[in-house]
Amino acid sequence: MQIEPIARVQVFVTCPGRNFVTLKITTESGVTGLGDATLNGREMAVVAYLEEHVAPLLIGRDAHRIEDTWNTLHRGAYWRGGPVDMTALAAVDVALWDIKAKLAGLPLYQLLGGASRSGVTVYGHANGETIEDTIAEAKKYVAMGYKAVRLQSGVPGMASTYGVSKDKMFYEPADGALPTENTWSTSLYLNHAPKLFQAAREALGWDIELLHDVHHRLTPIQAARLGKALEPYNLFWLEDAVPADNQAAFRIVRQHTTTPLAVGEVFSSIWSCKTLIEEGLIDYIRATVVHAGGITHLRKIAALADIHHVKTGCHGATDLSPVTMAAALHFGLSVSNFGLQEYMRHTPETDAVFPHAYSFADGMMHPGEAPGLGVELDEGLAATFPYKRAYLPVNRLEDGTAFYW
Ligand SMILES: O=C(O)[C@@H](O)[C@@H](O)[C@H](O)[C@H](O)CO
Ligand SMILES: [Mg+2]
Repeated sequence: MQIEPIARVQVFVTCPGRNFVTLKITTESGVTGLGDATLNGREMAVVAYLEEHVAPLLIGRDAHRIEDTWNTLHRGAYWRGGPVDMTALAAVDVALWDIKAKLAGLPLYQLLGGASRSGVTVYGHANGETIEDTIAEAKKYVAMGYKAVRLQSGVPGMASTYGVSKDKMFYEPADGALPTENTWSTSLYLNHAPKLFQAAREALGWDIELLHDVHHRLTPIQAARLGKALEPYNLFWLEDAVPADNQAAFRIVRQHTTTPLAVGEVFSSIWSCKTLIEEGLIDYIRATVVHAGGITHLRKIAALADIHHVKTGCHGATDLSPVTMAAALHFGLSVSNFGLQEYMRHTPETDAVFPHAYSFADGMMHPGEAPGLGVELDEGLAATFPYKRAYLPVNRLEDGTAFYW
């Protein structure tokens, strides 16, 4: 039996416009693998976890034994699960898949069963201060060939709205050395959101798929009302309508609306979505490689989802590095129940630090044919962008109550 012992485990933190944590595993024969370990706003917790508690357990292990390494790290921790643990585990898992595919001389998707489709359909983000601005941004995506666009617009009377930023193309919410404070009004938002989609359908027509992200801001009955109000505009999905810590909350939303529901970018394991999937309470599961235990665990979530008619819809914001983007594309190209992949373009600085084989054309992405993930880390360039502490915003209701961001 061929053995590929792990010789070295390194963690790199770089900030080419935003922070990324990258794990690099090197085997005794010199093969390297990369894994993304970025947890937006809590990056250094994962760095410490990897360096102090995971790396010592990897040295000398056979890099080929991905499933066994996953189970050993997960079950062996005793305190298992949660975003820090599962992000660290994901980084190890993806780096090992990268190594295995490089050793096989194949792009990773070939080891995951081969291509199930010609490409991975993606959606972009159109955001604007007003409905008109948002529609103008959406038209730019249509012109670039996108088949699906997420629309977020500022709400009159509210100083800021989730998803709306000055930099339209490279949206970056983690913008403060201390958290920025936003104010939220559910009633202003609920009155405004349907107007956005009515105007969007009039201006963009019906051939483009439209999506919307509520970012965990509604109660179940409010989400039900919004889902019903949006039904005439035929959304591809309504995302994160309510905080999903209580999976049963989705029963109320589901009973009231046929607007398709997506959830799960903050989920770290199958246990966060087991009820949602088994009861058919959602249509798309947004768990993704980096925060849900890597390719090994995400495949198990996707397999459960498949038998319940739930499709994948992996998170792909800019705080997920090009290493995750590549992993998501290999996964999306091969998985049987692929739905849609989010793609927020990285800045040119980020693309330069992480040269990659994946590409975009005609609204679809492809991971490329390079062996492994097809992403490298330019360590020299990465070192020129030192870590900068950055927090996601926090949210308060108009009366000052601390709320979900
Ligand atoms: O759907 C999305 O992409 C968002 O919800 C993210 O932009 C999210 O706010 C960030 O990933 C938080 O780190
Ligand atoms: Mg989201």
